[in-house]
Parts: sequence; C-alpha cells; structure tokens
Amino acid sequence: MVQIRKPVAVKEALELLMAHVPAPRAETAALADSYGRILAEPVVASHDVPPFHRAPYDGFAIRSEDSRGAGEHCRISFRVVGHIGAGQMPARELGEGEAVRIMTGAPLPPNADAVVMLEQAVEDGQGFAIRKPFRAWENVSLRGEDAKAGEVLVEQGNLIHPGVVALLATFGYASVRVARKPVVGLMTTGTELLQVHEPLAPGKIRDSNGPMIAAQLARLGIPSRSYGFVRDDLDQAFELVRRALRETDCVITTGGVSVGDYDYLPAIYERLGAKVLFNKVAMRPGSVTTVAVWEGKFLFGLSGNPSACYVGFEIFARPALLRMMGSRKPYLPHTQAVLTEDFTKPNPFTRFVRAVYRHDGSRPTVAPAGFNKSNAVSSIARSNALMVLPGGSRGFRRGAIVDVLLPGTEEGEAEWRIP
Ligand SMILES: Nc1nc2c(c(=O)[nH]1)N[C@H]1C(S)=C(S)[C@@H](COP(=O)(O)OP(=O)(O)OC[C@H]3O[C@@H](n4cnc5c(N)ncnc54)[C@H](O)[C@@H]3O)O[C@H]1N2
Ligand code: MOO
Repeated sequence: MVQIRKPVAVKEALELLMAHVPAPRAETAALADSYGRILAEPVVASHDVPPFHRAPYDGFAIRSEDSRGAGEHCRISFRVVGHIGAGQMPARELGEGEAVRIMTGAPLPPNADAVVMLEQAVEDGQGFAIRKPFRAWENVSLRGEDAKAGEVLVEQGNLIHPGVVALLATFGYASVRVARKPVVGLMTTGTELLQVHEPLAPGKIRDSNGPMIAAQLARLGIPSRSYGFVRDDLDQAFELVRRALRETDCVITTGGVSVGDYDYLPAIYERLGAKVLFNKVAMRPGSVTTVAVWEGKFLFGLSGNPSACYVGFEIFARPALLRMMGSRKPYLPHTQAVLTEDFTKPNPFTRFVRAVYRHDGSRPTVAPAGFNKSNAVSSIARSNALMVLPGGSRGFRRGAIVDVLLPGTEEGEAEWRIP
C-alpha cells in the first residue's frame, strides 16, 4: 500500500538534520597535507609578525632626528658605518650622523627609526645625502604590525586555504589539528543502470548519479567508497547497505526512495531499525529526499532523478557532512542577482533552479540553465548556481531580484539563510 508522506518545510528538515549531526572529531595533519582541511584548532600567533622592526626597502637605516632640517637646498650627509643583509643582525647602535646600508627584510639597528630608500639618497664616496627630513618610523615595517603575539588569526572551523597554510608555516605549525574527514559509502539503486563503460541497451541508462555524488563529495574534500549497484532486490540491497554502514561513517544512496514497486529504501530503513528524520520535503526538485539515522550514522536517500539528486546533496548532505567536520560555514554561499528572463512557473514549494550566475557586468545576473525537470542532467552540467524561489510564489519576471546559491565556490557574500 502506498504510504502517504507528510512533507516538511526545507527549514524544518534542515534543523532536524543538523540537530542529529555527531560531534566533530579531530586528527593531526602534517602542514604539507593540511591544504583543503578544516581547522580543528585556532591559528594563534606565537610571536609578533614581523618579529623585529625591519626595512621594507633597500636603502640606509638612520636616526630620524639626524634628518631634521634637511631640504632641497639644505642637504644633510650621513656616514655609512656598516651593512646589514636580510638574516643578519646589526653590529651596534648608530652614532650621530651615522647610517648603515640595509637590505629589504633586515632588522634595524636598535636606535634607528627610519629608512632612506636607495632612490631617496644621493650617494657619494663614503656616504650619502638626503634632501628631505624623515619622520620617526618612516619606511619601517614595525614589529607586530602584521600580527601580535597571542592574537587568534583564524578561528577553528575554517577551511585551510593557501593563505592559512602560509600563516601556519609562519608560526611553526609543522602539524595542525584538523577535522577528521568522514568516510562516505556510495550506492546507486536501479535495475536500469549500466556502468560507464557499458554500451547502451534497451530500457537502460548509464549511472550518472554515482560518479556525480563522488565528485560533489570530492569538491568538499571528502573521500567516498563506492559500493556499486544495488539491483532491485530487497535482501541483497539490505545486506549491502548494512555492510556499508558498518564500514563507513555515512551512507548515501540514490534512487529507490519513492513509492514505486522497486523503491526498497523505506523497507531497508525499517529492517535496520533506522530512525527516519524525514522522507518528504516541500521542495522541487528533491521532494523525495530522505534522511535516516542508524547508530549515530546518517543514511541519505537521495532521489534517483539526477537534478533532484544533485540538489538533495547540496542542500542536505553537504551541510551535515561539513558540520560533522566542525565547519563554521556548512551552508552554500549565498548572494542575490537580477533574473534576466521570465520564470513563470508557479512555485507551490521551494524551488531550486539550476542556473547560470554571472557578475561580469555592473550587477550580478542569473538565468535558468535550461531544461528544468527533476530528471534533467544537462542543466546541472550547464549550471554554476542554484536559484532559490520561495514556496508559495507565483512566478518571477525578468528584472526581479532572486536568491542565488553558489555551489563549488567561496564567492558568496554570506551563507544561505534558510527562509
Ligand atoms: N506515484 C508517484 N511517483 C513518483 C513520485 C510520487 O510522489 N508519486 N515522486 C516522483 C519524484 S518527485 C521523484 S524525484 C522520483 C524519485 O524516485 P526515486 O528517488 O525513487 O528514484 P528511482 O525511481 O529509482 O529513479 C528515478 C529516475 O531516475 C533515474 N535514475 C535512477 N538512478 C539513477 C542514476 N544512478 N543515474 C542516472 N539516473 C538514475 C531512473 O532511471 C528514473 O528515471 O519519483 C517520482 N515518482
Ligand atoms: O523529488 Mo522530485 O525531484 O521533486 O522531482
């Protein structure tokens, strides 16, 4: 008998899902392996940066007081009493009228407080002259101007991108605490499915969801383990899901969650004794997205329809997995843009339209990426964004401002605030 399912709002479904996310676990990664991971500890400045007053230019270090009164018609001369290259230490303090030749990155002598750039010096035999006075600390990189000892520079939960790697190296983090990556088991269901290398046959299609989800996971830096195909056989499907659950932290399936004769996932959840958080969401596509929990592990039952599968992953699996990794930004980057063509379909439920987002003109724009059914695969490939149209709205005219989510970028101004 067909089970009548009560749809939950996207916001409600997400809140329920996020409330079940297990606490993040940390591990140690070598600095060289840290790129792309999520920080499980803050990056704290263990010393000032720069650690000493230094020359930002090649030139001469002087005492600014000795330059007082210098002008175009009143040159002041300095005697050069030494040379400091980067990595070297000054030999002594400067006396009155003395200077040292100094290279970019080298520490200033203790009582020097200005640097005359080579271009600002008129050099002669033993020294040079200046034609203007120098203020205290002119042309000096001050100790601690970039970062102060003890300062928290990057909070935990942030992604380690190349700039963060540079900071970790600056402070001597040879290794860093990062979030442990969940291992995700992947399974596709359907007797109609062929593997990528198989020739097309009557009634069959190639599995595109399996490789697509693996790529969506890879985009988050999360490894996946493929458990291949579940044919439309309940016992075999049950055993495979159970094995995957034992061997991984989370299992994602596609297909078999609707109400058809071979949609076995609901029966599998029941046999496992898994708690189904929701199995119908008031959204298009992806209304059949199902999430269940078994012994603290998530089972994501994504739709078999490719566009619905893609959206179900980005809206639900992504934030749950990122939150498991302690991410501070689990939701998709969000922005707004001007719709460049009419979208007249009414939206009884929240609609996520695969779309093309551009910001090459004066204002960011967005347009549907083409064939917009939940079984479409071409529009996912063409899209770089998801346009969010709220449930209950009646169609949008060209020129309307709409919400846009940006999978696969760090570009959005903020995270999506679930309406
Ligand atoms: N009587 C009803 N029928 C359907 C309903 C409903 O409410 N009542 N919901 C529809 C909606 S909405 C969706 S979405 C689909 C969801 O179905 P399933 O998630 O159970 O997926 P399947 O039936 O297995 O497959 C749907 C479709 O997708 C193709 N598919 C499946 N797996 C893959 C794959 N790995 N790669 C590419 N394509 C795949 C499959 O061949 C089907 O065409 O149910 C509606 N029906
Ligand atoms: O879940 Mo279906 O994708 O709404 O089309």
